[in-house]
Amino acid sequence: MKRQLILDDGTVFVGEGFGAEVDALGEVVFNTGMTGYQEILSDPSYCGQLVTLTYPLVGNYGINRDDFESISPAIKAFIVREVADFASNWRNENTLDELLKIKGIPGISEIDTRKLTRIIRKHGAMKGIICSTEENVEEILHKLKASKLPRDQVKQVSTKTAYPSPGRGFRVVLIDFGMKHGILRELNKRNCDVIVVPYNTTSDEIRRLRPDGIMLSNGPGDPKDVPEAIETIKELLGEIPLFGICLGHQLFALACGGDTFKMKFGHRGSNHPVKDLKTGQIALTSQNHGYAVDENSLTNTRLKVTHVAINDGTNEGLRHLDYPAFTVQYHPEASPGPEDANYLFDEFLELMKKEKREELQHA
Ligand SMILES: NC(=O)CC[C@H](N)C(=O)O
Repeated sequence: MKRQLILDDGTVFVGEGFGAEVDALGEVVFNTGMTGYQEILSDPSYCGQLVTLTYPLVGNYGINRDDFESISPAIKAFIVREVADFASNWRNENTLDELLKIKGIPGISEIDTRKLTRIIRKHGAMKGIICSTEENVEEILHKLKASKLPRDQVKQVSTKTAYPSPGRGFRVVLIDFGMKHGILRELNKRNCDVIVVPYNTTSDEIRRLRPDGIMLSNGPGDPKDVPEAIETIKELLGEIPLFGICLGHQLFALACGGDTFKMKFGHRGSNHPVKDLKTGQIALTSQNHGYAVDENSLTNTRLKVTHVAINDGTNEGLRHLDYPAFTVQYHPEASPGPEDANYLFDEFLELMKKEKREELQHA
């Protein structure tokens, strides 16, 4: 069945539909990873987005039980060059097409994804729509131009109620802004006693859980759309050790008086080089973000820049100069991508240990 992708600038791509046969409207973004389509499509940070993959063959190792980053993918659509109809891997349980059908997500293949990516790189991430070729392009374009992208994505993907993921180690309250399971996996691996809470949990509710540390998760959309979380971070800062990832990093910067901005086309892929300014070491990192912390806004804050992106010099990490708190823009939990930055979870544990020791000494 023929389907078309229409971009805000009027470009039309005609391709073959797969997955669910429904229309999709959202922001079109590209990911440059060569593998990891299952993790990408189930990463809640892509909520509402139409994601294109620059790697040409997608679906060749199928979909397995273990690699989901959320139970219900929030991605709006998948745009690919070629979708493999035969999946070959011992872990394979469904084809990509089957999964998208089950989850009600449309896909479009036979698209020149390199051309599409070049358009986005040149003009920036833009709105797009996937619909039947029977639809009138002018009418669809009119509808697309008049449409507004949602601003409540965090509310859509965050858990509605708190739940535990028990362990016998440090008690970590994980604020779920659209958490990837990889973060929970890394904390569980370190025996943390995790309580996952909704994005709008108040600081008093969090205090009542008596955490040793707070983890701010990744999540979709503009960090400025979640003012209640910025307030909560402000209120807890300095009281409880804190570690933040991606959206968590951006919210932390805003809570500390910094600012964020929307990037032209963002960073989405599995091999983004990041420099650790303390050690000079470069880590290859997994990334998925369209906003970034504005380093110029940090002058009058108590934040220190710890990491920068090698490709474009944007901010990738922060540490508070007075309080036990640090955050990164990239994904140390990988999923998908390299695990170079995984040690940051150990640093979070060290931070909680140090704070606990100091607390006992002063008791
Ligand atoms: N992965 C994330 O947490 C993304 C953060 C934010 N939504 C952005 O696009 O920049």
